[in-house]
Amino acid sequence: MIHVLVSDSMSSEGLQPLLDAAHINVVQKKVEEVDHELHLFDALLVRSATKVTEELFEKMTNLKIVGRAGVGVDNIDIEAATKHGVVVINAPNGNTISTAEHTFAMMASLLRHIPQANVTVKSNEWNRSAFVGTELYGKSLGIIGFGRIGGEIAKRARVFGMNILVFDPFLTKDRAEKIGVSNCTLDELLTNADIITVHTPLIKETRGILNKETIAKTKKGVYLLNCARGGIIDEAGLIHHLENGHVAGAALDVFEVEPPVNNKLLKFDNVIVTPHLGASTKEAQLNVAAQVTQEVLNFLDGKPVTSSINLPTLTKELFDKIQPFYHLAKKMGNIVSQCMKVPVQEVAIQYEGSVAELETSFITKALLSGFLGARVDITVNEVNAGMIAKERGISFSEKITSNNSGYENLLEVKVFGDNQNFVLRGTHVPHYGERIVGINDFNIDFYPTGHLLYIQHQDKPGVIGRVGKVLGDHEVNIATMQVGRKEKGGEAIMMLAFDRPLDDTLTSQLAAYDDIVSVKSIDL
Ligand SMILES: NC(=O)C1=CN([C@@H]2O[C@H](COP(=O)(O)OP(=O)(O)OC[C@H]3O[C@@H](n4cnc5c(N)ncnc54)[C@H](O)[C@@H]3O)[C@@H](O)[C@H]2O)C=CC1
Ligand SMILES: O=C(O)CCC(=O)C(=O)O
Repeated sequence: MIHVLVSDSMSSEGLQPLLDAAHINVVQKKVEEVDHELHLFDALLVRSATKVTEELFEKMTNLKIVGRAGVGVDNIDIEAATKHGVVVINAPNGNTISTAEHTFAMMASLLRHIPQANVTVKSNEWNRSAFVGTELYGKSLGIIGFGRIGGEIAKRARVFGMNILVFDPFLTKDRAEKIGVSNCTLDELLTNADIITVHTPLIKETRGILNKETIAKTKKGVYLLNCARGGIIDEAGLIHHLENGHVAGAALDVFEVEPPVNNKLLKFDNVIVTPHLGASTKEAQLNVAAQVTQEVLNFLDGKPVTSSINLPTLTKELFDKIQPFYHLAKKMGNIVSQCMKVPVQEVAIQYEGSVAELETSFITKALLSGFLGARVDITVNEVNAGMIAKERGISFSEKITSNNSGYENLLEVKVFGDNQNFVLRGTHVPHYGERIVGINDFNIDFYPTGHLLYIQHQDKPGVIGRVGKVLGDHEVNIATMQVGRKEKGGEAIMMLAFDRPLDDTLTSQLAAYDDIVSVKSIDL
C-alpha cells in the first residue's frame, strides 16, 4: 500500500484519481496531526500553508515526492529535499489566469477605491467626493517578472489601453516580441511607471526588489501591487513611502508574515488587502490539484514527471527512450562499486552512439546513484546522487564521444580510486536487453543480473576446471559463464552467474589459488 499525505486543503475533485486508486491510502490531515505516522508516507501534497522543512524530511523517512498544488515553492526547502532524495514537483500553470485576474481586480479596486467605498455605503454613508479615482487607460504599467502571470497581465492591460513596461532579466527576445512588449532596465521601469506590479518568485535576487531606495526612484503618486510573494516589496520600505505620501496606494495579496499580525500596513486607508487569494478560484484549485495528482500518480507508477523542480524534466516519449539506459547505468554503477571496494576520487562517464542524443545528465545521475547506493547507508537516487557524490569528495563528469566501437550505443564508466582504477562498458540491444561488453581491457558479453562472480586469473590449463570443482563441491550450480582474455597465456577473466548468492568461504577458497588474481562477488 502506498501512503499519501495531503496536508493543506485541496479540491477533492482534483484529488479524485488518488482517492480512487485501490493501492493508495490518502490521509487528509495537517502534518501536526499525524506526527507519529510521518515515517509511513511515500508522498506529500501541499499548498502554501505547510512548511516543508529539513526537520520534516528527517521525520518523513519514506518520503519520495512532494507535490506543490501551485507555483511558488518557497515553503519547501528544495536543498533539503534534494539531499534526502525527494522529488519536488509543482503545478506551474493551473492558477496563472486566476492570479492574473486577481491582480487586475486589485489594480482596478485600488485606483477606484472600491473596497473603501463599499465599506462606507454599507455603513449608510453616501460620500461620492471622497472616492474620486484614476483611470487605468493611458497609464504606464510596470511589470517586474514577466513569466506566465506577468504575460497574462500584459494581455489584459493592453485591452485596457495601458502602456506596458517590463523588467525581467531572463525574458527572451522571442517571447517579448510574441507578446508585443519590450524589456527595459529596472531603473527605466521605476522612473516611468504609474503603477508597478511584481510577479517574480521570491528568491535572493527578488527579495526587497522594491525597497526604500528603489521606491524612491518611482514617480510621486505611484501605485504598487504585490500578488506574488510577501517580501518582494520590502514592507518597511513601503511603509516609509506611504507615510511620506510618495506612494499613492498599494494592493497586497501577500505578506512577509502570513497571516499578517500587528502589521502597520493594515492601518493605511490607501492600502487594500486580500488574504493570499490570487489562486483561490474553483477553476485554479481544481487545475492545480488535478495537475499534482496526475504527476504524483505518474511518479508512483514509475512514469516521468513533467514539472519537477529538482530533476530534469522529461516528456513521456523521452523517458521511454531513456529507460533502458537508465536501468543499465544503475546496474553498471552498482557493479563497479562492488568490484572496487576502495575509496574513489573520480567517476567519468562517456556516451557513444544513439544514447549520446538523449538526456545524458539523467543517465549519469542513475549511474552515480547505483554506484553510491552500494557504498553509503542512506537513500541515494537521481535527485541527490550528485550532491552526495560532491559531499563525499567524488568528482564526476560526463562526455559525449564520436568514437565508433561498433555498438549502436555504448556507455563507458571509468572509476579512479586509491591504487585502483576500473573500466566497465555496457550497451543496450533492442529486444535482447542490457549487456556488459567490456571490463577493463577485456571484451566480454554477459547479462548483468542476479548473483555473479567476477574472477581475474592467469590463462592456464586447469583454472576453469578448478573453479568448477570448488563450486561443485559447494553444490553451487553455474547458470552461465563467460570468459575473456587478452592474449594466450596472459591475463584472463571469468564472469559466472548463479541462481543464489554465494557465501564468503567459497570466494575465499577460490581466491587462495595462485593462478587466481582476484575474486569479486556481485549481487544485483
Ligand atoms: N498570490 C497567489 O496566490 C499566487 C502567487 N504566485 C506567485 O507568483 C510568482 C510568479 O508566478 P508565474 O508567473 O507563474 O511564474 P513564472 O516562473 O512563469 O514567472 C516568474 C518570472 O520572474 C522572472 N524573474 C526571475 N528573477 C527575476 C528578477 N531578479 N527580476 C525580474 N524578474 C525575475 C523569471 O524570469 C520569470 O519570467 C510565483 O513564483 C508565485 O510566488 C503564483 C500563483 C498564485
Ligand atoms: O495555494 C494557494 O492558494 C497559493 C497559491 C500560490 O501562492 C502559488 O501557487 O504560488
